[in-house]
Amino acid sequence: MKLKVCGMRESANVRNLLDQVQPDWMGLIFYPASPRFVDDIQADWIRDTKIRKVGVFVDASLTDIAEKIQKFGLSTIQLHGNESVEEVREIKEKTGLEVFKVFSIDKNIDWKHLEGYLPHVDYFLFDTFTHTYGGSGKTFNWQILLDYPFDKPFLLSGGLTLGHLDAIGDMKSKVPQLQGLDINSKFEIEPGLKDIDLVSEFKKSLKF
Ligand SMILES: O=C(O)c1ccccc1N[C@@H]1O[C@H](COP(=O)(O)O)[C@@H](O)[C@H]1O
Repeated sequence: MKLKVCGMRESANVRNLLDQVQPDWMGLIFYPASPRFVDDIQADWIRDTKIRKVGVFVDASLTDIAEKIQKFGLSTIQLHGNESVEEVREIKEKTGLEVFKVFSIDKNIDWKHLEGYLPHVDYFLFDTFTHTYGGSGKTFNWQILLDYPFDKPFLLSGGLTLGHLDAIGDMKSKVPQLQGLDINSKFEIEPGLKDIDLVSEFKKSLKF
């Protein structure tokens, strides 16, 4: 199971994450309204870190995305808004980077709506619906994923904690396309500052 740790932005905190955890991806949030928003001032030292860096965007323009790719040395683009198939296609084609398209789940999901995105994304990412787009700290009804109809791998997010690991393992045994977990607000001392010991415990507990 792969691991993404999202909402990083403090230099010492990132260093500790890399030394103690080494997740598959580290997420940087470029949505200005987020309490985890990463400023351009942080670009210099973040760019030099040797980890796959995911830029999290909410309905951003290709120009904005391209600028952040250059400044921060991003490997991956996470589209966490209402981006259309055409917008995702263009972002994938013009950047050539790994793309996660997020779908925020309220009560249900229409799988047909995802079909058009399939050729243009590397992973889907399922999160809990919130009017602030992400970082809600709440889970959604994962039973919906039991009907997941595609081969495309996906990441699970939305309020994940250590207490969910048994249920996640169970889900993985039924839906093998579940290939990654995205952890965020439940591992924080304050927004944008992770409790690295807790993140490390989560990573060590990932036995599947
Ligand atoms: O964390 C945020 O502030 C945020 C804001 C806007 C879009 C995405 C955001 N974070 C993403 O939210 C999910 C779930 O986070 P949580 O575990 O519920 O706190 C995760 O994918 C983050 O990348």
